[in-house]
Amino acid sequence: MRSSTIVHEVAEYKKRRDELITQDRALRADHSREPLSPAEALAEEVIRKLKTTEAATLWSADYPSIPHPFPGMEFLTGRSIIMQSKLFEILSKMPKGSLLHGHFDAMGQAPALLDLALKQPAVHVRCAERLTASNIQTVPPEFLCLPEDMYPDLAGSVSLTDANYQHTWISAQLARELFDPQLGGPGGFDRWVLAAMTINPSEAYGTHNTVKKVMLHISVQRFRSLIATVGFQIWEKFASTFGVYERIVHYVPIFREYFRQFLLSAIEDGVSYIEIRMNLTYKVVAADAKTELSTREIFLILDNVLKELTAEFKQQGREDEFIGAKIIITAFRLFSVEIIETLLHGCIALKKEFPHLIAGFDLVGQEDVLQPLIYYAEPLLKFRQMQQDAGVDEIPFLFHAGETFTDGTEADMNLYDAILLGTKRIGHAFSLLKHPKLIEMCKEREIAIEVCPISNEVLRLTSSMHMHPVSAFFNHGLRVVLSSDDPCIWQCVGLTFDFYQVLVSSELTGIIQLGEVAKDSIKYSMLSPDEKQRALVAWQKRWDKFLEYVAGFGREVLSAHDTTSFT
Ligand SMILES: O=c1[nH]cnc2c1ncn2[C@@H]1O[C@H](CO)[C@@H](O)[C@H]1O
Repeated sequence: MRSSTIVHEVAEYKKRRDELITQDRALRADHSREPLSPAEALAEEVIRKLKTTEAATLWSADYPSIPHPFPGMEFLTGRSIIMQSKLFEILSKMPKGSLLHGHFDAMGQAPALLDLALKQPAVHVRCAERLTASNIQTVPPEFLCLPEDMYPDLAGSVSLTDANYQHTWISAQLARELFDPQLGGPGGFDRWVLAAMTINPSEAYGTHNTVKKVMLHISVQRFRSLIATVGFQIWEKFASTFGVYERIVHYVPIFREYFRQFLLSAIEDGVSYIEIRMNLTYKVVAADAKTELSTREIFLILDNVLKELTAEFKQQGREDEFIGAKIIITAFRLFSVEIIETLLHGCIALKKEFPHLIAGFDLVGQEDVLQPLIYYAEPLLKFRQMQQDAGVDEIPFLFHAGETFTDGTEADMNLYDAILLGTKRIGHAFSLLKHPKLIEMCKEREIAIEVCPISNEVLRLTSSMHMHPVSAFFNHGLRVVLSSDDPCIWQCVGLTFDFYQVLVSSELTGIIQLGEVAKDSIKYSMLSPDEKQRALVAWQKRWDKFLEYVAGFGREVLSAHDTTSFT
């Protein structure tokens, strides 16, 4: 028989244990908010139940091509399982708030972009040598929009797969038609191009599965010079996809439609506001494939597409679904200090003309090998004064920083500079968890972290979502928004996949935490206070509807005894 003393002691112990757990979780957004409404509590329960059920069914089944599946596994391998998930289907209906971290050229969907390209007679293609079964995996397509007077003579066009082919341009439409049936015919052409636009699982998790192979043995300087010539690491493949996009997207008839399409696909996924990163050195050619647009002309197109879309949504009574989009001006981390200063002036000029469109300024490119923020300290420190002299409203910094799995390197140290330079949010901040003081500062200054879970995993900062710092960020009470970075390259649409990976790889995270993330994505956006208010009210309405939808589905989930019924 147990003595009453030990029974009492265990009860006391459990009480202290509960208190400790509560204290430890107190900083999480799903704990520090007001108490859950009955509808929220029900939705939380339903989603948790479904998550557990699917972990035991969908993720425990045998798949011939996926040896050891688990929730939160490598995205590119697990995608086909995710697509069968009921939880995923439910998440796709969730209002996500804002998409705050995406790069213009890689925000669409690769097949849709290829379709757009194939509709344009100006789009031409060539490759270094005749394509054969043995080289099709390694010889990439090169695209160019040619003006009409330079179209190659149709009769003389030689197929990319023809024995006589020699690095000559051929219209993309014709190249597709003439593609050797032995290599798959037109479908084979599509697969060849799509492979160059995207990263596949064997590249990410096999051939290119490394971030820093060379850096371990040679100096950073040598690595920087080598990086241009060696093609073994994941960023090499990643950067090569941008080479394909820029030749297709930067052509006005495609550019306009592409922009519209990716906005619509994000909206359809429940995103109501978008901040898009776009290089200031962006080059676009007009329909004649000759005339280069000025930056101002490019922004007029962006503005025009946004105005049209806003009017369409208004006309359809769907204003709540689309609040708008803004551009974060970016510059490449390889430019000289002088060029960055010139680009900062260019950014101010754009802010003057398109005050409603310009959200902020950032630097892009692989932090592990390119210039650190400190290298640009001088122009960046002058930027505030430059804005005041020009009489424009503040253009905040929204820096990428700490997109690295290292510590103490320039990439990691970018976090100190981003914060000291007054960044309003940090892109990625993957290495932030290593810096207690910086975590504290981000909390005090309400610097939100733009976490891009799938991007970080595909670019090999972590091998699965379980070792991604996002759960720790939540537990520290950091403000986190989730984003997709370059969804075209990992072939996802909108934010649902990123939300899913975060949800299923943490026991603590539920739908309420994701709801708080969505709300924070509006709160920490660069919308004006009025716009934010409107966006938050619209989000809340949609959230309430979403909770009803989950509840409707929930009766089925909660009453189910047979856990296999959700596969
Ligand atoms: O996650 C990222 N970190 C840093 N740079 C990036 C990331 N994704 C895309 N780009 C960079 O942005 C430019 C296109 O606007 C490309 O140069 C690409 O390398």
